[in-house]
Amino acid sequence: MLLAGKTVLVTGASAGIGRAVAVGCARHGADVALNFSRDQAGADAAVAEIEALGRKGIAIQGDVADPETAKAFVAQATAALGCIDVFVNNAGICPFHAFLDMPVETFERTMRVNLHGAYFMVQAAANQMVKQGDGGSIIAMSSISALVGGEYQTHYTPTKAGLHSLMQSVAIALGKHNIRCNSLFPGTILTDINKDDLADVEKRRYMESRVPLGRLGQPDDLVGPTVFLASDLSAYVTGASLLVDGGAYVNLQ
Ligand SMILES: NC(=O)C1=CN([C@@H]2O[C@H](COP(=O)(O)OP(=O)(O)OC[C@H]3O[C@@H](n4cnc5c(N)ncnc54)[C@H](OP(=O)(O)O)[C@@H]3O)[C@@H](O)[C@H]2O)C=CC1
Ligand SMILES: C[C@H](O)[C@@H]1OC(=O)[C@H](O)[C@@H]1O
Repeated sequence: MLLAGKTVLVTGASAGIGRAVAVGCARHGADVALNFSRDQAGADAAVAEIEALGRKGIAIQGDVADPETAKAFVAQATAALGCIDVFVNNAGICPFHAFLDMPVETFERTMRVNLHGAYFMVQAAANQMVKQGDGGSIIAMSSISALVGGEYQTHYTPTKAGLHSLMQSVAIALGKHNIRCNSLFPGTILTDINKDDLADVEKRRYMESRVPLGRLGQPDDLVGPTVFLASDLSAYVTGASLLVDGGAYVNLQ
């Protein structure tokens, strides 16, 4: 039980990677608070899975694009679970769209959810960890897209590079408090975020063909890397990033 006795907060945990990570952390012994914005049924189902594992779980609604959500989530989660040991910034959107006619609202919403939201969430979690005085681990669900571009992701990839940069800077700012800050870089993971994009069979086959391990990722593929960064196994790891992409990034030819 690598996370026994720890409390973990996960944003965007009603579906996909966030939900898998929330339940996975509970499987490794943690109590978990999860944030979601719209999918109450998904959030409730995740809490039920966490409770079935014998751990405490709580779902707290809030749009991360609103900076006020951050303080409220951290305060309510701390009141319910007692403290925060691990914070996973996962909530994100990727509304695929071409560059030349990108609607201002799509650009701004993507920035607000993925990057502004992360900034204020990480700040609120860090303040609580500093107050507790016992260190902590902050993990950002960045992306392989922090390193490479996407034709229909010109609004999205900068948020993922920004998240990684945020982790590097807060690793420096929070090191004196023994709060470690790291990024995960998932490749293409099969979730609702890319369901429409990958409904194009040709595109899906092409994406699969780029992965040396021969398959696209599943949300559960992020559990082990998250548990590692959350646990004391990574006590001397901060400011780092870990690709979880089946080898896609290094596959030039
Ligand atoms: N899938 C992939 O290939 C990859 C994903 N990632 C990143 O992983 C993270 C999770 O993505 P994934 O699981 O695929 O996506 P999903 O669409 O499956 O899940 C997204 C989650 O984020 C929540 N969410 C969305 N907007 C908000 C908001 N404004 N406030 C709070 N919660 C919100 C959703 O909850 P609700 O519906 O309740 O709003 C949902 O729980 C994202 O940051 C994404 O960029 C990175 C690399 C690859
Ligand atoms: C949503 C995409 O499938 C996914 O998002 C990422 O961050 C990856 O780079 C993939 O493009």
